[in-house]
Amino acid sequence: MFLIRGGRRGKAATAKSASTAEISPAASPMRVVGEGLAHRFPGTDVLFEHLSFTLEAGRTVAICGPSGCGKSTLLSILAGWERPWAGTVDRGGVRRVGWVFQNPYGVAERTALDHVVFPLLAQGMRRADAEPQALEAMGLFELEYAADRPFAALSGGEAQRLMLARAVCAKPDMLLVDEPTAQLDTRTAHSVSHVLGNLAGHGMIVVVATHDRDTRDACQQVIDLADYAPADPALGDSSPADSAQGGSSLGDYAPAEHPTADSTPKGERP
Ligand SMILES: Nc1ncnc2c1ncn2[C@@H]1O[C@H](COP(=O)(O)OP(=O)(O)OP(=O)(O)O)[C@@H](O)[C@H]1O
Repeated sequence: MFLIRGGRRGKAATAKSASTAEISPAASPMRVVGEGLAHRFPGTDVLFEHLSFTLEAGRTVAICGPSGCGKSTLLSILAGWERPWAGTVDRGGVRRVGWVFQNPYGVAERTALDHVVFPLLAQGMRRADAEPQALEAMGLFELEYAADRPFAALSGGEAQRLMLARAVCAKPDMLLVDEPTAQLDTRTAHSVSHVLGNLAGHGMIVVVATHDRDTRDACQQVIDLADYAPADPALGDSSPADSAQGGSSLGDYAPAEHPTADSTPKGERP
């Protein structure tokens, strides 16, 4: 997969300098192909239907749509955690799937650096070799300054960026990210969106569920689940735009500000 090189402890890294870090690409191409996907949970309405797409290494993909339309559910289906109600997902060449959840979690008394270095140690690296890489990954998300802070002392936004840095160090083939900018201020959200948009360029498939227009715009491919909602018979036949391979609008459901993870009740559509 990729290797982030450089970066020294104590040296401030800007998002710009870190995002230009030298990274070596993956050896084999990967493709995730979804065909005719539809999903509903027992006793609930169909969330989306007739959804087909191809996700390729090197592209960051945004999954958009109103609250409750099934963005997180589609991430679960991509990960293989949830079986689709209809259709198939072929994860060709994808062995390792990473996931950054909406709500960050960590060990309260462990430092931020401990969290990011952990997946590198698990891969067999020595701490002395792993730390520079972990700090470089933290630099990608403008978090190097917090390396020595215990997890419990991090803000929600810092903890969320920490999870992103840790996921990068885990070197997954496919990285699934749920609402990465939900707890961030506008400037930091813009920076994180930019980094996520470029991350896939280093040999991963990156899939981001988001409400954020900036994040959507930073991605190379957009799947707008609003286009795959079941047709309302009262409105007649409306053919969905083929937005799974291109860009489409966030429409009226993009919030003006970055919402907190639980600002809109699950399942409630605006
Ligand atoms: N295990 C489950 N069983 C039953 N219903 C579920 C389950 N998981 C999710 N749902 C429902 O499915 C719908 C889609 O949920 P999901 O979390 O995928 O939406 P979302 O688009 O990610 O929403 P948000 O933008 O608010 O995070 C919601 O109505 C939710 O309550």
